[in-house]
Amino acid sequence: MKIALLGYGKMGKMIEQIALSRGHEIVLKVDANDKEYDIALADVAIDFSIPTSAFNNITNCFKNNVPVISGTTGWLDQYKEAVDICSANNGAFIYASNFSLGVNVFFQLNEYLAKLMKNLSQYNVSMEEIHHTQKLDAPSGTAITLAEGIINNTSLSGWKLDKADANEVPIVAKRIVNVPGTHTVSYQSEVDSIDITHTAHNREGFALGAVIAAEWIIGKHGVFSMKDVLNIG
Ligand SMILES: NC(=O)C1=CN([C@@H]2O[C@H](COP(=O)(O)OP(=O)(O)OC[C@H]3O[C@@H](n4cnc5c(N)ncnc54)[C@H](O)[C@@H]3O)[C@@H](O)[C@H]2O)C=CC1
Ligand SMILES: O=C(O)C1=N[C@H](C(=O)O)C[C@H](O)C1
Repeated sequence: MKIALLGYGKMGKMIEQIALSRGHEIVLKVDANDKEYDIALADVAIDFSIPTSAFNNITNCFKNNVPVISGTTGWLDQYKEAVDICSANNGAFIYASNFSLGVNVFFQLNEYLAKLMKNLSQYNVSMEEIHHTQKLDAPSGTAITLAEGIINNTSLSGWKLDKADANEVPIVAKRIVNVPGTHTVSYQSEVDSIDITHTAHNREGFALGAVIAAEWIIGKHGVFSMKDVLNIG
């Protein structure tokens, strides 16, 4: 399949490697200064760019009938608008805050644990995410998805960075050189703690998941998630 890479940074380069190893062709590499390009050359686009460019990159694909996979985080205030434009153009779209198989299993585990803890008022939930120092957004998209998984399965009503109210999930975001992505959800009581952690050792898992999603979406129309692609949960 002919792939357009929208964003040719750390993830774009890793996706290129994985895509070539699976027999695909990269027909476009679009980065910050590339304003004029013909997205219609591609069978599918994979967007790992920056928060301020994702919406335009993605909706340009819908308008040109190119299915699009996006892993860019930090732009989700415009997600609903993107979905509406996708539907209006009969397009195909998958956004995931995290494309790795391990994190998608971890998302399910997090929801299951939240259900178990729902009525145990002696425990307080909190979250920590650690990423490399170049990351533009905080908290991470993955942390937001985890917080939503807790909120949807408990009586908590929101999340906040650092100091949260009693009815919110507090998230601490740490930035440490070269960390690909570590997420921990903790439940603490006076007598014990329950912690679940996902640790990415490198970026390969994210990239492989994105390429698998791109392979899966060809020929489909609609808005999907990694749950559809991986058939879990
Ligand atoms: N969903 C997932 O599984 C994952 C998501 N991410 C997210 O993906 C995004 C990219 O991550 P990295 O590759 O690590 O960042 P990066 O900073 O290495 O690469 C981003 C690239 O986008 C380029 N760019 C800037 N404006 C652009 C535009 N208008 N069109 C196309 N490209 C443009 C930049 O020049 C840069 O090369 C971030 O939002 C990050 O949070 C990262 C890893 C996994
Ligand atoms: O910026 C990153 O690097 C990552 N971003 C994603 C996020 O915000 O959750 C996914 C992964 O953790 C790496």
